Amino acid sequence: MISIEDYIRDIQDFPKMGVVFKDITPLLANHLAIERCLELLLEKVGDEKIDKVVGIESRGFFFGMLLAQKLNAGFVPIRKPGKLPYETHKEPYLLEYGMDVLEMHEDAIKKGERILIHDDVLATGGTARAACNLVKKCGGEIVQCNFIMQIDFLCGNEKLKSYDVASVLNY
Ligand SMILES: O=P(O)(O)OC[C@H]1O[C@H](OP(=O)(O)OP(=O)(O)O)[C@H](O)[C@@H]1O
Ligand SMILES: Nc1ncnc2[nH]cnc12
Repeated sequence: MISIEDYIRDIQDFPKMGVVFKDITPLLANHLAIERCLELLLEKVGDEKIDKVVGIESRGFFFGMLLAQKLNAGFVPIRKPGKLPYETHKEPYLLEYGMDVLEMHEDAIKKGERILIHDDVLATGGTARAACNLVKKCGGEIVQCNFIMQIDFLCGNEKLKSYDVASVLNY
């Protein structure tokens, strides 16, 4: 059986000095690792009915789409500023290595829809919290925030206290 940890590599001092970057490109390059990672993410979701998977640009798009397809759900992209063509809701947020804004189309989610938020990494939680706020602006019900990995010492969980948080790997 494949261990997906073997397909995630540490890159020291990227994108800034002092940051150990968790690189998933080896995982994306191996079809068995993709299959195993998807299976583990789906186990975290369990039997929950999901209407839409929300994936966060850019690394949340890869498995976000695969999850949506397996869960018979739609996919909604959350993007960096100025990329979405229609009217958007906007949320500023702080990153482990900077500050940015996230956007989601205003009509992407209908009130009461059951939402799975997905990203590759939960670090400080700023990105995921901004994503939750965008979903709430549309009246979506957040069923789970689901990650390939969480970096425990950055305490992202603290920013997502009111949600179910599930990660396949903990570092
Ligand atoms: O929990 P946080 O501290 O908010 O950090 C987690 C976010 O950081 C990374 O994205 P990044 O902004 O580097 O963008 P990318 O996916 O486009 O590379 C990662 O993919 C998460 O989205
Ligand atoms: N250390 C890290 N590795 C990969 N993505 C990240 N996003 C925030 N911190 C990260």
